[in-house]
Amino acid sequence: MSGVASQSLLRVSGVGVRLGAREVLKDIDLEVQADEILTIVGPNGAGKTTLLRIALGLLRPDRGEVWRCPGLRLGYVPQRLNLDETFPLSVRGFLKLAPAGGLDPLNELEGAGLRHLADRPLQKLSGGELQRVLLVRAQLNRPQLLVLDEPTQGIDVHGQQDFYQYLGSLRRRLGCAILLVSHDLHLVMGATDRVVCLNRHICCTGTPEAIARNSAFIELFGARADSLAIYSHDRQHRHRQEKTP
Ligand SMILES: Nc1ncnc2c1ncn2[C@@H]1O[C@H](COP(=O)(O)OP(=O)(O)OP(=O)(O)O)[C@@H](O)[C@H]1O
Repeated sequence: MSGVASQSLLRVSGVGVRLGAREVLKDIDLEVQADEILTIVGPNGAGKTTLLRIALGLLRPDRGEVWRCPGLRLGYVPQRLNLDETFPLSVRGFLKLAPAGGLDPLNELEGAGLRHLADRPLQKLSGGELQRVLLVRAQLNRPQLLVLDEPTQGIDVHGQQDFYQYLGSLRRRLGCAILLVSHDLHLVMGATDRVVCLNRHICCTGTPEAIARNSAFIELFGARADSLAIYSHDRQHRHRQEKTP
């Protein structure tokens, strides 16, 4: 692992995973740089969650290596949270269970516009509310790398747009990198720096503009990818106009 750039937070090299009889991931190389937003896209069962779990150190790969910057502070919003229906826990109580890291849970809840949920039982939150509370919790230790697994599930379409805009401000406020899994191809393309297209192996990786035109991506996502190529074209034009004084 020589030559690791000082800006690198995480590096996955030559990783392979079998779960049961299935080869879930093969020959995966992935690097996350400080301050970048990196999005993993891919079909159901492509191994996206498995790759996040390996990056986080929750699952050991059968082959390859995972390097994390020593002392790296991580925040994680999982795809699912199994809540015990019989164990009463308020949002406030849940946030207080998070590892201490300098940020005040109620201040952060307030900052996210969720103060009204503080005394609600966690089990009674809607899917979208729960996702937003989980995101608040993941920020409390001032993570250098925030890992989000399908963070907009349960959030309505307008909320999803707001969420992807919010990611940029979150990155600036925390000074962190963000690694996320998303199925919202259109929305995420405007918010991410790089995209990794995964289908058990890495099919392609690059900027949103490059990915939208990549043949492997188009093959994987079909018509959805075609419309993205048009979107990406528009987006590039908008950027050029924005730079013109
Ligand atoms: N513990 C396990 N034992 C056996 N197979 C597993 C296990 N966990 C996951 N798998 C399988 O590994 C494959 C990859 O699962 P993973 O959850 O990483 O996919 P994903 O890309 O996140 O999918 P989705 O978009 O549906 O959430 C799937 O086929 C899944 O059924």
